[in-house]
Amino acid sequence: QEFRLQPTPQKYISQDDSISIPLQYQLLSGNSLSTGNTLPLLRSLMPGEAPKAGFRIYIGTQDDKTVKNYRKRIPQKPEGYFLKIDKDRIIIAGADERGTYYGVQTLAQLLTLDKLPLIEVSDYPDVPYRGVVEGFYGTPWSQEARMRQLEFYGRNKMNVYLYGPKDDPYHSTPHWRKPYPAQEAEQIKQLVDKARENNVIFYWAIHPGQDIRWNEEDRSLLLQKFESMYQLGVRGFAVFFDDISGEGTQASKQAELLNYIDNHFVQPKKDVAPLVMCPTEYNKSWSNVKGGYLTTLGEQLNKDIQIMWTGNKVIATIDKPTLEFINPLIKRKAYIWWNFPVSDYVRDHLLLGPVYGNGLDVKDEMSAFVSNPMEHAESSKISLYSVADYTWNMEKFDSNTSWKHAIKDLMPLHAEYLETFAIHNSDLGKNGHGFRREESTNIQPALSALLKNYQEKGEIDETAYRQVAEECRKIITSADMLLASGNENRPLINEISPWLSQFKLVGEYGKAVLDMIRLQRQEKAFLPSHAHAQALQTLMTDNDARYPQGVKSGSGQLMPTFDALFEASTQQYNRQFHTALNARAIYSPYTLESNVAQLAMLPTQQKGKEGSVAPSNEVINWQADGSLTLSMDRPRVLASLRIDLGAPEETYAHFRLETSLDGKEWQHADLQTAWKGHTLQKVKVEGRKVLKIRLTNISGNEQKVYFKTFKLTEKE
Ligand SMILES: CC(=O)N[C@H]1CNC[C@@H](O)[C@@H](O)[C@@H]1O
Repeated sequence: QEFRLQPTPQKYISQDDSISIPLQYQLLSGNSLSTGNTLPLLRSLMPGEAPKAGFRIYIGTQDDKTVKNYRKRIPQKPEGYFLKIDKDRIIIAGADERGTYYGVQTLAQLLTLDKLPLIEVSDYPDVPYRGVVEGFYGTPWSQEARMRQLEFYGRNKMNVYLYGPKDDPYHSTPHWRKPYPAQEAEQIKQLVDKARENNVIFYWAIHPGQDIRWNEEDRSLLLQKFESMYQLGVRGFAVFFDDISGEGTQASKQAELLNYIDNHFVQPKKDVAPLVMCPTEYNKSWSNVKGGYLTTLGEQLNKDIQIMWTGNKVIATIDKPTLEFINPLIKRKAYIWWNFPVSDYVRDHLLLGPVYGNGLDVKDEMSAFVSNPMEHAESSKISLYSVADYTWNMEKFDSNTSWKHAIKDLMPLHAEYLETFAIHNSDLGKNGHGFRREESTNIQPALSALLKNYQEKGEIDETAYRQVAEECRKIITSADMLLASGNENRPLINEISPWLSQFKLVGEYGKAVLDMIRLQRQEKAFLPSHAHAQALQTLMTDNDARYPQGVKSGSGQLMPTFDALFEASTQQYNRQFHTALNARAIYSPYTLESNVAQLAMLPTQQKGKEGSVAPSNEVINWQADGSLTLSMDRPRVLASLRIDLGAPEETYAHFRLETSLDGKEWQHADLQTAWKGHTLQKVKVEGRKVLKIRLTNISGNEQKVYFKTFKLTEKE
């Protein structure tokens, strides 16, 4: 019988034979398992324990008598295990308790088959720490979502989860110094228990850097907070110094604090996992090696403190050169914080494609590989499943195979439909980090053949046409099948339904555009298809506008191709029949130009009368005289403009705001009109007609600011 084990084991031999699942068995278990959750898991999987049964299960770690005859078969690696299924017995022998637990998780997968294959598995993980850092901006995961995540990590042999949602006020500014209120504390306690049940180390992270004072008071407040988390059962601690500016960014102070925590809290507790920290310079594109920040940490931080790293850029895949750069600087193996499938900088997109691009030759160069996921917990599991696969057995990792299994694991009964949805919802679109993913790879050749032939020769490539038409049918069907999939995976459908509605419209739009190019020479018949295509464009724009984060689907290949075919066929029709039908697909009337590196690639968005530049999560290093210019497609009258640099009021004095009607003459606009906290409410541009708006740093020095809001509203 066909089966695949997840993650792919290091080594297994399967005989061509199997046994029926034993209904009764005698359990011989080692003392080392008397606590912990390995035996409860086994008993939940095989309830037929009976002292006199003929069939036996021997389970234990290598020090236990029950498995002493198999000691030599156990891989001598942390979390390694040996699993053997024989005619009259099963042996599960672990190098340590978690290894034994993983042996039972592998057995669990085999127990889903009709019969138990006779098999020998010798297995262990490549990367010591494997899992997830909930470290994104946006809506933190719910308690239920986290509980489901922890079970998922246990099943997929991920052993670490770092709790660090940027928008939890007790994790970060303003309340990191305060203990959680009772209800939140109870929830954390439940998560810690659930993590232990699934053999996951639960790390609680603190994000104090934006307002920490390097004094005795803040240090003891931080330790008291850690102690309160320890009382809730937390046994893993992290300190994140990412995305901050000011005093908190000093490496020597950070190192001093971390070492103090290590020496006075982590080490004395004896039952706490190694301390983890996220540096302020957490990627190569920002690091200034000569400035000494990273080398200071490398030299001063206690050796067992783990240092996180996102790679050559904020969002980047991890390869050998990445690690050859950072490891020598920090004098230890980097603890990789992989910023995928996090989508807090492209919240209108879902990132459901394969996990690819990381090196398969780096398993010995990192101490950990944890994924920063989307705020959509269930949807993130497509990537997390493959991250588990990649980090457990790197050399054997195959991104496409793993992706297909991830989808089957999420929705076995609707896998083909979810796969159709996922393959067309994987690219990020234009974004501030310039990180892109492949999309619609299955139909991309047909799309480009169809478009090329039509644009260059006005002809229809019939094979491509048929393939694209078939894909549009699959898109429409998949959207309906998933929306109507009932309770197979209700949490997943709840997350993705805005995108499913959009996806269906994309499929309908594709069909309407295919009609247009088919009917392009028929003066009457073309019109209804053109009208329908425009109606669908409007519906997609309305659907996008309905959600604060926006909703984009098929933005990488499908929509650009369908829009191009819409425009080309309408232009062709207008020429042939001397008409003036609208030949512009929906587009954003705003374009952004900037010489500030971290702003230059930010996408613009339009929602009705609002135009905005997408926000950035990170601190912007805005060089002296650096500027950002938002241009319109034609002069427009403004009702208001909101700018939020997440900085104190005096910072705005370093910036000049101007507007122009022609890009040559510029009028000053007063930045100080209205003020609320750190957000500038309104800039006095009421009624002003503009073609361009420009914001310039005129202070003569670099300014470190956030870029939270840049939003204009047009007059009705
Ligand atoms: C270390 C890191 O990447 N921190 C931030 C900033 N960079 C990526 C963002 O998308 C965030 O999700 C993330 O929390």
